[in-house]
Amino acid sequence: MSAGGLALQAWGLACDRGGRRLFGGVDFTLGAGEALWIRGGNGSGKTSLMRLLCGLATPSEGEVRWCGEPVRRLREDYHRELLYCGHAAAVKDDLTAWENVAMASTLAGNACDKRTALRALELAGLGHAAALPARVLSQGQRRRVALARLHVAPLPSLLLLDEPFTALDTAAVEALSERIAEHLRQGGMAVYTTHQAHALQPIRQQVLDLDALADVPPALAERAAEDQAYAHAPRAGGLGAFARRAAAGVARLAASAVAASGRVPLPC
Ligand SMILES: Nc1ncnc2c1ncn2[C@@H]1O[C@H](COP(=O)(O)OP(=O)(O)OP(=O)(O)O)[C@@H](O)[C@H]1O
Repeated sequence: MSAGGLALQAWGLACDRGGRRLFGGVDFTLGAGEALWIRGGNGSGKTSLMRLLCGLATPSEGEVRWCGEPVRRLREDYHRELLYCGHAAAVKDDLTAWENVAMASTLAGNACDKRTALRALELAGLGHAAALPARVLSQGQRRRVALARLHVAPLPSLLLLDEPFTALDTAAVEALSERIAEHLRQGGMAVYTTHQAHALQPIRQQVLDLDALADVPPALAERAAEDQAYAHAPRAGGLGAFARRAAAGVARLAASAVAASGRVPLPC
């Protein structure tokens, strides 16, 4: 695909949070009809990467481009091209399910009346609860309310879905997968995160594993493992300071090996 075609591109993206590098060197080009599955464990940076891709946060290094243009320059023009459904379902407790759908879609620039919102909720499997205030809905039902926006036409080209399958039952997962696949068949694009073993089938899909891109400075990796060793070394029963230091020394060697491999288990 040419640089000027319909494409979402990441160039050498890096993200630092809380004084440490979550990931670096994220490169991809997503074209029309393609999906990108961002996976990784808790805290690996999936939501942080989604916020970079939305243009809601600025990368420490690199750039996000839409149709060849940096998104920081496109701003609202880019936002009109995407639908972002965040990790925490942004559902207002005091509004009914249908009011939530209508408001979220309209605020995102896709005007939505009551009739359209009711239809969208029906397609999301929540027609029976359309008039209930969101505060009485279950987590899975709230998630369905948030995702009902996917049934309000016209959808923008790019879907950015953070943990869309969380709290959904099997039928809802299948329905959502089909909705995304339909969007891709029509030439749209989708980026979604999940740490669960789930993949959309059958579609053209790239996979980005953030666990494999974790970028931790070796010195930090050593310190973390050494601190852990001190914390877990026996403090009674005949083992004194010498034994604790010996245990930490073993941990330091292990940490060096981990740091050399570029991976370190981070505390949750
Ligand atoms: N504003 C911030 N300041 C400091 N640390 C942050 C900030 N935002 C995120 N983090 C840290 O960055 C790491 C990655 O967070 P993020 O939410 O992107 O991970 P995730 O992969 O989406 O996690 P999960 O699967 O648990 O939702 C976490 O350790 C988190 O505490």
